[in-house]
Amino acid sequence: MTRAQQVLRLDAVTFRRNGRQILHGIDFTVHAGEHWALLGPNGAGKTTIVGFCAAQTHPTTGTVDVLGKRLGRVDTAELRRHIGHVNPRHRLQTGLTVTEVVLTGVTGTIDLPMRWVPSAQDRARAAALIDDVGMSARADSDWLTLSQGERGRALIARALISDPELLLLDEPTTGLDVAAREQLLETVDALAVSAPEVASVLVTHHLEELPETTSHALVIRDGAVVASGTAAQTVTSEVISRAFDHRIAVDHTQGRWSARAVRER
Ligand SMILES: Nc1ncnc2c1ncn2[C@@H]1O[C@H](COP(=O)(O)OP(=O)(O)OP(=O)(O)O)[C@@H](O)[C@H]1O
Repeated sequence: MTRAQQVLRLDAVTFRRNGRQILHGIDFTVHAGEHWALLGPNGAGKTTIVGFCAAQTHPTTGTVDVLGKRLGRVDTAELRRHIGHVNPRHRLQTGLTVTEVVLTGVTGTIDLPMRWVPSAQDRARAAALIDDVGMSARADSDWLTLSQGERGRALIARALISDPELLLLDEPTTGLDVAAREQLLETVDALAVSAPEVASVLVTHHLEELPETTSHALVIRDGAVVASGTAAQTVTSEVISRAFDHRIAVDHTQGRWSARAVRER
């Protein structure tokens, strides 16, 4: 068996901003086809770590290799074209249809660039991806008329249109009702089958929001790693209680995780 390709590697990464040490030596390696959860309480440093994975931020010390390229030595704009980033805080555009928003994934822009004309192949790929995420009926709808859950699914199609090797999902289910959340998680789980080589990193504070296909987790607290490894080793009562500084009982049933505080009765 060939060793899976390294998609992402953070080595002894620290980050300092405004005189404050935010990360204290993070090691994090992701291989092709792995599906990581990045877990930790508010302010732990999850978004900061995703900034490195997305080739948007540089570490203060330590090294970051994204898709085999060392940050600081490469054209990050070019690198970012190979990274799919699903950000629910994606700016809304008036006047764009769902198909057009998905096509902005080809150019990596918020708007459709002036004078850029998508190829027939781009259009066909957009239609296929919109279908994959169950949004064909809304392909021509104005983006602003979509529900939050529909936007989340369309943003996954947008992220996939550039055939990324790495998919970053930053709290993709935040603000969704239970049905929309489940639909979005199904969409994410389906990717493990339709795009098995793509590696993903999903940020959340809620274990209920982990897709069934989550294979690994990096659990952090106060800018340091609490645990890193397979989901079975890391998404445990012991690790999660330590990370959140509270006694939490973690359950894993039928592929899904849940958490509740342990109460003294
Ligand atoms: N530019 C900055 N200047 C100073 N402090 C910052 C800066 N960016 C982030 N921080 C601080 O770094 C810490 C980590 O922030 P980060 O957003 O990475 O955490 P998080 O785990 O994503 O939190 P949340 O779950 O609340 O989104 C926080 O305490 C935050 O206030």
